[in-house]
Amino acid sequence: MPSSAVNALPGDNSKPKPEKKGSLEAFKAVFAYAKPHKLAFSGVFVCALLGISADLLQPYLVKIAIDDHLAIGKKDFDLIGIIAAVYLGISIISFIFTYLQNNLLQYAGQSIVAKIRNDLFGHISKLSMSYFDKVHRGSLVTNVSSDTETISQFFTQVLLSLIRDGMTLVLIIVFMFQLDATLAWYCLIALPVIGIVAFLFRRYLREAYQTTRSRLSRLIGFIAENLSGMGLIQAFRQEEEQTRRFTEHNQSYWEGNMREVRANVLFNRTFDFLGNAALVLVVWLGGMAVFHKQIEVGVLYAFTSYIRQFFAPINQITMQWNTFQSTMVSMDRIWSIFSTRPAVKEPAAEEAVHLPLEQVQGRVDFNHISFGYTSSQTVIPDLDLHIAAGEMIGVVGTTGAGKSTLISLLNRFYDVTRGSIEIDGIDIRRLPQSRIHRIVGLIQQEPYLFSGSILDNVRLFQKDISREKVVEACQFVGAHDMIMRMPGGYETPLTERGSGLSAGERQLISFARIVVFKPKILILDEATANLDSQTEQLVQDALQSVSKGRTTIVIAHRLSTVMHADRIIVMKHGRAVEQGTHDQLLARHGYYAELYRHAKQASGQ
Ligand SMILES: Nc1ncnc2c1ncn2[C@@H]1O[C@H](COP(=O)(O)OP(=O)(O)OP(=O)(O)O)[C@@H](O)[C@H]1O
Repeated sequence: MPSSAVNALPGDNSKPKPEKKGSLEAFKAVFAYAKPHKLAFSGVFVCALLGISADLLQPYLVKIAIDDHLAIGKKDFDLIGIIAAVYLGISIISFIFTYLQNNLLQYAGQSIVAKIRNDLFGHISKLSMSYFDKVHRGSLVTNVSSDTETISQFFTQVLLSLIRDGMTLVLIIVFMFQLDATLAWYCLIALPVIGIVAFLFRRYLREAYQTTRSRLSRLIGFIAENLSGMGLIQAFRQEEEQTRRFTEHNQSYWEGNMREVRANVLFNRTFDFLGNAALVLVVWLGGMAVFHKQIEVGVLYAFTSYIRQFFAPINQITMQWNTFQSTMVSMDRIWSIFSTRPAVKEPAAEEAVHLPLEQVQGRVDFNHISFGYTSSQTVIPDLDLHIAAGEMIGVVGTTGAGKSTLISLLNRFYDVTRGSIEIDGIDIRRLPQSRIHRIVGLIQQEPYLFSGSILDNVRLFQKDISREKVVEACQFVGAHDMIMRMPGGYETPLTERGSGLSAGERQLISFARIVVFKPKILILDEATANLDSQTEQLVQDALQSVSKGRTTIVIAHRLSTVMHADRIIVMKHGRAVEQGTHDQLLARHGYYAELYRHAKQASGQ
């Protein structure tokens, strides 16, 4: 199969989908995650109400101290002392409830997002290969990591702001009207101005935010691609070119970030300015009113405090509106993943066949199948191939002949477009996928090893498989001595993708897996292609042992690997053009004989 292009940029699934209905559905779906935390959110609401009330009572207390005592020269030291003590008391109350409110909200928000992240990862790992062909992995990394983080901001910032700042605003207005209705009305004149400013900035900020997100997504994708293809990049001396391209992405992300920061700063400062302008208005109008003895000086003090506090929540709410918009973008993207159903579907309950593993014989029939990865390109036009239980089949053919595709179809990574594939006469579409993967064991050119111990890599983290069984399997494939030479033996931790081992050693470990899990059908897709001839011999010996009693399909470019197969299938343009034993095929002087001659010439024999 072609490996993904090292240099490709992430696909555009990072782009926002402004579809209204989808957004609403996404919102509802994400909100459903909040339901189990109703109690926590109610707690947040109560704490916020108490905290804010305590905050807003403070200027009112000072007003009482000024107007009822200081301004009229009343020397009641005890009462002033009491007011000071109450002030301190409500500061402590405000501190406690704000602390509780923040912790509760963070707890609920982080729990929701952890659950979404878990579900998302679980969902992605169940999607079919055709999905991964279309969607760029870098973008998926962004979806699982930073989009979920943005959703977390919704619960911990947006919701908090709506509750806390919304309530603050309402209470401030109530307090202001309580103090002086005329002055309060003058302050409210500021509201339409704020609305217009917020509206003008909003669109610009949203666009700036989306651009930055898309660029970040591309940057992450580029890094992910480069890391997975680092060997190739170095082998082809592409480091400088890749660094240049990275710099371009990085620069573009930096520019996007700067634009966003500039817009944010301008927006915040404009709000500060508006706040100060309103303060000037209050001082001027309120000062006049004090001179004309229409209001008391303490009221003016309280008003100047409230007007300062009045702008902060409005600013917060409008700022959170932008976060809310970006959350919607993230929700849309995550929802579009959640709403993607696997192209390869599990059989319906009434159609499913539960074939017990011990009853599997291993017969495989490809009944006139056809398949294409896209509707416009047919990779396998019509293939009719029947493999007897226990038979060893070699599949050869030039690059792009469709050999790996055949294997992907047998594993049901994709569904055939016509015909059927059967195992022991049962259409694989009627077998649960987990069952197919227990029946069919796949060993690829580059075996996938997980970060974990050798023991866990062989038994695939199934703790019910005993260590003895693993050791036995490793002895069987000839990997035991190699493992025992390692510092930690079977407990030696493997780094990601098993990079601490040689290609042959990695392959032997994947062979041991086969012995442990005993799949009835064994597929080797270029399993020995990366090995030197000595290691290949070792692996071939292991293969001889492992393939006994199993249907084995070996795909190889090197004809020597399949020469001893019971039958060799020669593929060309998705068709089986010849089949027979090595000797029979040579005797035909056809395509296989030609491939054999080329191979011999190439190896100089
Ligand atoms: N995931 C995919 N999406 C689209 N086209 C694909 C995909 N995988 C393979 N193809 C195309 O299908 C055709 C058959 O590919 P396949 O990998 O099966 O060939 P192959 O015989 O295994 O080749 P090789 O020996 O080089 O591995 C090729 O034209 C290839 O480009």
